[in-house]
Amino acid sequence: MALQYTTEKQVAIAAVRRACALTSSVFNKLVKSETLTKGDKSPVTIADYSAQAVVNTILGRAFPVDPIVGEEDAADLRQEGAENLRNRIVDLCNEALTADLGLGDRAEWGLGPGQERTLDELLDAIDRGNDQGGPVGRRWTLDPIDGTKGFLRGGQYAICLALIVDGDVKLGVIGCPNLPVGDAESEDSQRGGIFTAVKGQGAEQISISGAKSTPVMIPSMEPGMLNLLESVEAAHADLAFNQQVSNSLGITRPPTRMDSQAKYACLARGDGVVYLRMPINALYQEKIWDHASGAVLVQEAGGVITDALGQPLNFGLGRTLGKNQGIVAAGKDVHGQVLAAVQRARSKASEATQ
Ligand SMILES: Nc1ncnc2c1ncn2[C@@H]1O[C@H](COP(=O)(O)O)[C@@H](O)[C@H]1OP(=O)(O)O
Ligand SMILES: [Mg+2]
Ligand SMILES: [Mg+2]
Ligand SMILES: [Mg+2]
Repeated sequence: MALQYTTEKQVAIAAVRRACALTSSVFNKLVKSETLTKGDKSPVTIADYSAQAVVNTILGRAFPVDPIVGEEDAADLRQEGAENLRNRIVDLCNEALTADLGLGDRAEWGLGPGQERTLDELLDAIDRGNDQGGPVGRRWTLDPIDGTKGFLRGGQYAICLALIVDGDVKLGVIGCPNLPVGDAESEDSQRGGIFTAVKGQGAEQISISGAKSTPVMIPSMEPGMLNLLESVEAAHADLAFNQQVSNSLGITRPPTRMDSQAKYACLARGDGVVYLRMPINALYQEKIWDHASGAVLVQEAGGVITDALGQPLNFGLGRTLGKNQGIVAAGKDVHGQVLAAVQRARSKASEATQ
């Protein structure tokens, strides 16, 4: 019988829910000096560090031997001069960890009043995200804020946690604090949702309070009705390439642009039908924490996810997807047509450069 991952799912949702509350509360008070620029020039904020510390602290308590592949590490925070950042992170983490128990929380996961952690414990929790990945065994992936640029501009971002066993994603949770509850394009003033999927058990959208859960499924759609979901950042994906694929498929609806794995959440509930991500730089290797939760969510919502060559994404190679080139995710009845259009556009592009 397939494993149910019931406790893993409960813990992951509890951790992501606390990280959602933490990051939302930081946004309103964030000041410029609380954002650093990493070696690859991407931004990281006290919210990214604190969310990773909170999620890893909870995972460390519930599953002490599970390795974690997390995006961030605490090296910059341990430097002299980072004292203000460290103090803010300790306050934010302890506020999140000691908040009253909510629906589905258990005190034995180290949550609730009186569960303060020290600075050293929190920095060590961030550094528990240093696993190098691989083909064998069980491990978590965490992107504490996916779409940090979206977070900084008050747009979409996501807290993404997944469980991978022997290279196969078994559980995915995506917290989207800023996503309209009903439909991405709506002016819905109610925002926030947690999307979750367990291999073989389907996908659901849970309200941020945890009170309501609704199954999600990608609807069937005629090719003319397709709608692309794509990045906001032109440096992250080749948007001109997407336009060519759109033209070749006869898509007339404008693309929906949003940051982060919130795109996978939208795809899963039918707010868009195709997620396309072609690299700008062929040398960029996608990170496993950027796609693991989204991949299982899309599959469990009745979709298919491959790279641009139609190959499955390989989550068992290490911290990256290795040689996988690009991402094509869509409902199962249109994925084949989209992949064919992607391949036509790729051939055209390579003919043009010869
Ligand atoms: N050069 C790049 N190419 C593709 N993705 C990138 C690149 N640089 C950063 N990213 C990551 O792309 C993701 C955002 O994708 P999107 O543009 O679809 O929202 C984030 O995970 C971001 O990291 P981060 O987690 O640091 O924000
Ligand atoms: Mg980042
Ligand atoms: Mg990311
Ligand atoms: Mg991130």
